[in-house]
Amino acid sequence: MTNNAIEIEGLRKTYAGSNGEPDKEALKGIDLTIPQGSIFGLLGPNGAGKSTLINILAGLVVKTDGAVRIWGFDQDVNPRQSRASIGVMPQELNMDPFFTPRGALDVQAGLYGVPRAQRRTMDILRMVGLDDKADAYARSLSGGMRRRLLLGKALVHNPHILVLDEPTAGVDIELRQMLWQNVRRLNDQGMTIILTTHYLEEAQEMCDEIAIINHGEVVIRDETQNLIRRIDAKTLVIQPDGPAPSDIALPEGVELERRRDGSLAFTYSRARHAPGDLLEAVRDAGIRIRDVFTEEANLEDVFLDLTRAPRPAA
Ligand SMILES: Nc1ncnc2c1ncn2[C@@H]1O[C@H](COP(=O)(O)OP(=O)(O)OP(=O)(O)O)[C@@H](O)[C@H]1O
Repeated sequence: MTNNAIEIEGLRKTYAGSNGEPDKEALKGIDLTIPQGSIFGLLGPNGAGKSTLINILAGLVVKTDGAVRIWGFDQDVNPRQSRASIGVMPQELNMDPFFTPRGALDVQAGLYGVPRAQRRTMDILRMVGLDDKADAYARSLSGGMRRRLLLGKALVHNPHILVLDEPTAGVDIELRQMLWQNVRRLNDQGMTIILTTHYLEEAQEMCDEIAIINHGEVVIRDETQNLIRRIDAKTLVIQPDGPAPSDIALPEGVELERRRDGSLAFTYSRARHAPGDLLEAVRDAGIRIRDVFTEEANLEDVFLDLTRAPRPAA
């Protein structure tokens, strides 16, 4: 097998329209490979198709066309092995209220055919911080505890790949830290992690590589650092020693923002200008500099740049 945990080719999904609505093409021919051992981010605005993609990987949504190989197993040829290779922590919190965490993990292990002797129920509950709730009814668990249980359920069959769909949406800091600690630990042990998140800072911090999806297509896929480097704009912020003059002659294409704290933020293209040109313009305007620093682009800039474009004609 290759070094890819996931290989997706020409993946399409069209949902049939209901009540006279037209059909919805949620995925329009996705090609994507996800390397083994990575923490891979799947980003995109609402409705981009991320959940559809994840649900196809999880075997919950049937694709319209294309090929999906999970840990080398083609979903159509080896559905059992491909399902056994992946664990998914879904977004929704609905679960059977009459199961205890211990019971829920046992049932899940049974579904995946994990023999009793190989079940790690208490280890998993300990890992997600639910060992003291092992025998509490699910209906008495808080939202955060239910999320912990969903993570535990995704791990019962010790999958090679763990998929987390918006794991930290609306959770408190403690739970978020618990989640990321576990994700890093599992990744250190060799597990491939795929996650969607709306928190771009989080994606920037956690993910080695990122694919951005928009209108059912992959618009870009690269290492996180390369994505950020693609943004050519950079900002030089100057704190003047005293009030700044209203007129400052700037090189063409440089934008000036006067900030509330009195600082001047010059945004320029790294390809066209050097910071020295700006400092010269500032000096020529008679401004004395008290402090100066630069602001780099971040993932949010990349994301906005790539997803703000008007929808392409069908
Ligand atoms: N069961 C369904 N029937 C019809 N259309 C659907 C169905 N599920 C999703 N869609 C449509 O497919 C498109 C992609 O939806 P999807 O949920 O995959 O996006 P998403 O990127 O996960 O968005 P979000 O971040 O809001 O979860 C959307 O236009 C959505 O309305």
